Amino acid sequence: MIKYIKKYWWAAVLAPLFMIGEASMDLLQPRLMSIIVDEGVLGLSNNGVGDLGLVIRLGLMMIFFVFIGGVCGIMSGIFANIAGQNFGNDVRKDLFSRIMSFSFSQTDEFSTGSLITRVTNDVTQVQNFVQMALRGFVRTFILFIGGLFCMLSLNLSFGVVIGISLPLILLCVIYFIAKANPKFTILQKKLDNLNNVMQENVAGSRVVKAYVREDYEKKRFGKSNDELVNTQLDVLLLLSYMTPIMNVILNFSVVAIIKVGQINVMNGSVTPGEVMAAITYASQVLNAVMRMNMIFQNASRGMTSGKRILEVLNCLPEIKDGDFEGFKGDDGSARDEERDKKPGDIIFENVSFAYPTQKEDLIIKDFSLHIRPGETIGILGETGCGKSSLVNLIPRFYDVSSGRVLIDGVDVRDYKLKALRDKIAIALQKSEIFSETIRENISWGKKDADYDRVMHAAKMAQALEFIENKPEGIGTVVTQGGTSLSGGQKQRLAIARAVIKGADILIFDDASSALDLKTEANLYKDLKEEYPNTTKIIVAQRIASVKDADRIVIIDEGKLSAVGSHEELLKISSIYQDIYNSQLGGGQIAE
Ligand SMILES: Nc1ncnc2c1ncn2[C@@H]1O[C@H](COP(=O)(O)OP(=O)(O)OP(=O)(O)O)[C@@H](O)[C@H]1O
Repeated sequence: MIKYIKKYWWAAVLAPLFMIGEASMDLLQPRLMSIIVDEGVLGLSNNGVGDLGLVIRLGLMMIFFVFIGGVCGIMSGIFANIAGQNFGNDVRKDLFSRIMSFSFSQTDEFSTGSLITRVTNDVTQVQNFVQMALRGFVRTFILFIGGLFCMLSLNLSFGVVIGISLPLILLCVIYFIAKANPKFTILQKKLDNLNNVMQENVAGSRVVKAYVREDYEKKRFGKSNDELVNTQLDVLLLLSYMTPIMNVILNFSVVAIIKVGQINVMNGSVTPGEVMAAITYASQVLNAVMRMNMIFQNASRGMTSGKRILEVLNCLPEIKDGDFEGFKGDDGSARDEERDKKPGDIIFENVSFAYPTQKEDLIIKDFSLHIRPGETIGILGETGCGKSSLVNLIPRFYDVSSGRVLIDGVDVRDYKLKALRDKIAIALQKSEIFSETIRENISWGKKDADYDRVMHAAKMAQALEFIENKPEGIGTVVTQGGTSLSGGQKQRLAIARAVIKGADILIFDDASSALDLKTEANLYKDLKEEYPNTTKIIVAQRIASVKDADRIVIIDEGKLSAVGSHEELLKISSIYQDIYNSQLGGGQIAE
C-alpha cells in the first residue's frame, strides 16, 4: 500500500507538518492563559496589582495563535485530502484492472458482491485511515507528548494524577481494541453478503417478479441487512459504554488536579494560573488517549480493508500472457513469413478439461479436431455435454487441463492475450448489452468503426429492420441490461458486435437461439457468403442452426462422438439421428 502514497509524498509530508503547527498552537494557549491569570489579573509579581495592558497583549496573542492554528488546520486538511483521495483513486483503478484480468473462476471465488465491496467500501476505509494517520494520529501524538511535557514542567506533582489515570484509560482503550478488532472483519463480510443479495436481486428482478418471490427476497435482504446492523451495533454498544467510563476517569483526574493544585498553591509551589493550565493540559493528554480509541478503531477497519484489498491485488491472473504477438504487425498487415498462410486454423490436440473448482470432474475428455481456415463448424450435443466449455478454451477463458489448443499452429497459451483475443470474436447466448446507443453497442466490437461498417454489421446480424423501427434508429439508447430490447434483438446486437470485429475466428455460442428459424438461416447464409475466409464455429441446440455447416461435431459427455456433414451424420451418428428425429417431429427444421 505504501507505494500508492509515495506518489503523493509531498502532500503526505505537508499534512502532518501543518498538523504539528495546529497542535502546537493548542499547547501554547493554556500557558498564555496562566500568565494572564497570574500576572495580568492577580498581579502575583507586582504585589497583587494586575496589568490590564498585559491582559490585552496576551489576549491578542492568543487570538493570533488561534488564527495561525486554524490556518494550519485547514492546510493540513487540504493536503491530507489530496493524499487520501488520490491514494484511494489509484488503489481503486488498480483493483479494477486486476479484477478485469481475473479468469472466470477467480471472479467466482471472490464473489461479485465481495469484489464490489472491496472496490468501494474497503477502499473508502483505507482512504479514511490514510487521512486519519496524516492528521488525527499526528494531532493526538503531539497533544499527548506536548501536553504531558508542559504539565510536568509546571509542577512534577501533577504527574501523580496522570500516572494513575493514564493506565486506567489505556486499559479501556486496549480492552476496546481487543473486543472490536475481530468484529471489523465480520462487518466487511456482512457487507459482502448484503452486496451479493442486492446485486442478485437487481440483476434478477424480472425473475423475482415473475415468480412473485418479492417477499422471500425481502426477507433474504432483511436477514443480511439485520446481520450487518447487529454487527455494527455490537461495535457501537462497546463504544457507548467505553466512552462514559473513560469520561468519568477524565473528570476524576481534573478534580484530582484541582486538589493537588490547591495543596501546591497553599504551600506556594504553583500559582493559580498554573493550576488552570495544568487542568487544560491534563484534559488534552487524557483526551488524546481517549481519541486513540477512535484512531485504533479507524486503523483496525483500515487494516482489515487493506488486507482484503491486497488479497485482490496479490491474486495473480490465472491466465498468464504468452510472448507471441501474432502473425500481424502493428499496422495489421501480415508478417512476411506468414503472408501466404490463411488465418483461422484451429487444432484441438488431445484436449481434456476440468473446471478449476472441480478438478476431478473432466468436462472435456481427450478431444481432438482440426478446424480449417474458412470452415463453418457446427457443434451439437445434449445440454451440459461441454459445448460452451470447449469453445471457451479457444480465447483462453479457461486453460486446458491437458493437451493443446493451437491457433494458426501456435499454442493459445503462447500468444499474448490481446493478440489471441484480437483473432477471435465471440457472441454468447446471454447477450451483454450496455446502456449506450445501439450504434455504440455494435461498435463496441470495433471502436473506430464508421457508420457504414456499423450498418453493414447490423445488416449481417439481421438487425436492420428492428433498428430502423426504433424512434431514434441506430442512435437509440438501450436501457441498462438491454431491458428495452427483446431477447432476439439483444442477440442480434451481440452478433453484430461480433461480426463487426472482422476477426479470423467467429464463435457463436448458442448465440442465435432466440432468433426464429428463417432469420437464423438468413444470418448463417449471409455470413457464409460475405465472410468465406472467416472460420465460423456455431454452438447450437437445433439442427436447423448447423445443418448447412461444412462439418458438424457431435459431443457426447465431453467426448467427440461423431463428425461429418449433415448427410453423413444422418447415416453414421445415432445421436444425430435421434436429435434429427425429435426436432423434425417438432417441426423445427426448415428444409
Ligand atoms: N464455471 C463452471 N464451474 C464448474 N462447472 C461448470 C462451470 N460451467 C459449466 N460447468 C459444468 O460443465 C458442464 C458443461 O457445461 P457447458 O456449459 O460446457 O455445457 P453445454 O453443452 O454448453 O450446455 P448447454 O447446451 O446447456 O449450454 C456442465 O455439467 C456444467 O455444470
